[in-house]
Amino acid sequence: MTTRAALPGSDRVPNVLSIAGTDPSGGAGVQADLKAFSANGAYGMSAVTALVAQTTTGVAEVREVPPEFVTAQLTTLLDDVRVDAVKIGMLANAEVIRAVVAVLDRYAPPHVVLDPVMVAKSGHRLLADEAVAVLRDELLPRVDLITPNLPEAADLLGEPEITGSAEMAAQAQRLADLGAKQVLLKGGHLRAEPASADLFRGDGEVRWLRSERIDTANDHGTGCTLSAAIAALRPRRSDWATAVRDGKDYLTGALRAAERLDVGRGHGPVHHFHRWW
Ligand SMILES: Nc1ncnc2c1ncn2[C@@H]1O[C@H](COP(=O)(O)OP(=O)(O)O)[C@@H](O)[C@H]1O
Ligand SMILES: Cc1ncc(COP(=O)(O)O)c(N)n1
Repeated sequence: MTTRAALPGSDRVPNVLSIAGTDPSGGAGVQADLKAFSANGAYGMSAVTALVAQTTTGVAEVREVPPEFVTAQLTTLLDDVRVDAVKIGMLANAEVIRAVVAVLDRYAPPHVVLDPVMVAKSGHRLLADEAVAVLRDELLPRVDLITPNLPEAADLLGEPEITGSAEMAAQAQRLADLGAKQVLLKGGHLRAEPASADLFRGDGEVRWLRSERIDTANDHGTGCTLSAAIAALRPRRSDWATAVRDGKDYLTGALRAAERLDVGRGHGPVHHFHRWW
């Protein structure tokens, strides 16, 4: 086993792991994560939690991977490869969450980002209802950054969904009170607001990340892309605030570049373009 650390400024390529479900149409889940890792200069790896028959028009069917096989994928990988950052997406159920928690406890990988995926844009549940409490109580305190959208934040807190950006700072504080070390609260669901603004709450700081709202139907996998880009960038950035800002810029560019795609008839994917990281 190697002990070399991935330092900011080093030209060694970071090894970044996605723990997530699949999307055969390539817009969300593991497929999106691997593209975002590559595009942001990381070496991408993945462990699959669920096989999802989905496309731009929605989710048809889900086959959950047995938790012991999620463990097998992760321990086999982590016994061989040094991992510099982890992005966690769809976890499907409480048993898979507990399998991932046990692996995090055993290997203590650095820079863990949790996108608490609960419901697909099409409305299909990707996390069992009863697993939300397990995610909140057992996984959330163990990760470095959580990136909920507004419905997910409301579910984690057991409160109604907020309807304006003025309430986002107080809600991010309540998520921090649950044990989240850093929070990126995504405001994409506030369609009435002119800009697409997310709130970052780090160690003693709160900052807004604003971007123009792009007029596009290609918003499938935006959350996956953002959290994966942040995980890919974090080993090369000196702090979370910088990685989050650069990840958001990457997503905005990928949303803009989506106008050149022609993929499916529903909510299309974003376009991952390689850039100088
Ligand atoms: N039309 C858009 N233009 C610019 N940014 C967007 C647009 N739609 C979503 N985003 C950004 O994409 C990210 C994820 O969006 P959001 O819808 O909040 O989460 P999720 O994809 O997890 O449901 C956020 O950073 C949000 O601000
Ligand atoms: C495997 C997987 N993970 C996450 C999402 C959420 O993405 P979106 O909210 O854009 O549907 C998804 N549809 N599928």
